Amino acid sequence: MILTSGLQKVFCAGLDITEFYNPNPDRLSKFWTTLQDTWLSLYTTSFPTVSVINGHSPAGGCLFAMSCDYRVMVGPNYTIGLNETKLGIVAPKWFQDTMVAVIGQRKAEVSLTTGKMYTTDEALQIGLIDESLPDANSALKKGTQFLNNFQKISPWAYKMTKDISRQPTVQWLIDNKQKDLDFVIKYMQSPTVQKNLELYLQSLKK
Ligand SMILES: CCCCC/C=C\C/C=C\C/C=C/C(=O)SCCNC(=O)CCNC(=O)[C@H](O)C(C)(C)COP(=O)(O)OP(=O)(O)OC[C@H]1O[C@@H](n2cnc3c(N)ncnc32)[C@H](O)[C@@H]1OP(=O)(O)O
Repeated sequence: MILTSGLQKVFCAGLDITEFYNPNPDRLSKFWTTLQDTWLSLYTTSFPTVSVINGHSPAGGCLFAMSCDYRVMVGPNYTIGLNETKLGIVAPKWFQDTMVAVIGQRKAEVSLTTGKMYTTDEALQIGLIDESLPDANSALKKGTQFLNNFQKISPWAYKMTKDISRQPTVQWLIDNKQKDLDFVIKYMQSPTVQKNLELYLQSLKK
């Protein structure tokens, strides 16, 4: 499966920040549970996945890209990263662990604490993406070539290998789903977080 965007310059703008601003707890609960379930499904697919990152990919966008098996990004003008600290919020543990699995503890810590958005070249350098291509068509071709590798791999061997590799992060969320949800609902009602989100949303307006 190839995960890509139909938009011109945005792969995924991340989670809808308006869902966190002045949240209705019931609605936020459904929103967050859907996100948890979507991520669990994507991170544990029984088939190979590639993200063809054909535009900017902040926060939740970066999470979805990182959750695929391989990342091909169109360069050089787009950016990717977990920028939550720039919003004055914290990337949840499973977001952070997904990044650690891709780029390693040290690089992830720097990336997460600074909320850095990496250009395509920078992302390639730190291993956040696997390949950089100049346009969307060649990126799609590269992504397809990667998937073709699996024609010669046993689906069972593929799935078992991926499960072993991703199990700790997946299991943590399965075991802590309700705790994670309760925390997010409480956290998003904090006046400090609300102020930070208000300022960030204002900064996005043109
Ligand atoms: C200890 C444990 C801690 C637990 C912590 C608990 C919770 C943490 C929870 C969540 C983690 C958060 C994850 C996220 O994904 S947050 C979202 C992060 N996304 C961003 O920062 C993206 C911001 N947007 C941009 O940078 C740009 O819009 C863009 C994607 C680069 C595209 O640029 P472009 O110029 O094409 O678009 P515009 O800027 O014109 O935007 C159009 C329009 O959309 C609004 N908008 C953009 N992104 C978002 C968004 N993610 N959510 C809501 N709204 C968005 C923007 O304001 C514009 O609105 P307008 O009304 O002016 O049209």
